[in-house]
Amino acid sequence: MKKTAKVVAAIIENENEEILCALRSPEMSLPNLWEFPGGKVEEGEDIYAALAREIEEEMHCKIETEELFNENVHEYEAFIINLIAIKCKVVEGTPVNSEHSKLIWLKRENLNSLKWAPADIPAVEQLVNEL
Ligand SMILES: Nc1nc2c([nH]c(=O)n2[C@H]2C[C@H](O)[C@@H](COP(=O)(O)OP(=O)(O)OP(=O)(O)O)O2)c(=O)[nH]1
Repeated sequence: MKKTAKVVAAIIENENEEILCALRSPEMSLPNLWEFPGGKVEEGEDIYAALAREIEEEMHCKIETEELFNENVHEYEAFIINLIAIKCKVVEGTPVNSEHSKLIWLKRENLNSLKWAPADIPAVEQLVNEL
C-alpha cells in the first residue's frame, strides 16, 4: 500500500498582493515543479507548528499562520499526499532561498503560468479565483 504523507504548505502574500512560489530543484523529488514552501508534518506534530518550523529551516524567517486555506489529497505514483495549504504572514525577517532552484513573487493572475506540482493545483485555482 502507498504511504500517505501529510504536507503543509505556506501561502505567503506580500504588500503588493503577490504570492511566494518556490521551484523544486532538479535533485528533489517532483523535480523542476513549482510549489508553496513547506514540508512534511512529523508524527504527532501540530500542522501550524510544523509549517512554522519548515519555513524557519528552509527560508530563515518567522511566520504567523493565519487560516487553513485548502486541503487536498492527491495520489502520486510513489505516494499519496495530503497537502494542507495555510495562509501565513512573515513576522520577522524576509524569506531567503536555501533549498529551491528559485523563489519568486507572483500576482494571482499569473500563478497559472507556472508548472505546479499536481497536488497544488486546487490551491492555485482557489487563489486565482479569489480575484
Ligand atoms: N513543501 C511542499 N511540498 C509539496 C508541495 N506539493 C507537493 O506535491 N509537495 C510534495 C513534495 C515532496 O514530495 C513532499 C514534501 O516533502 P518535503 O518538503 O519534506 O520534501 P522532500 O523533497 O525532502 O521530500 P522527499 O523527497 O524526501 O520525500 O510533498 C508543496 O506545495 N509544498
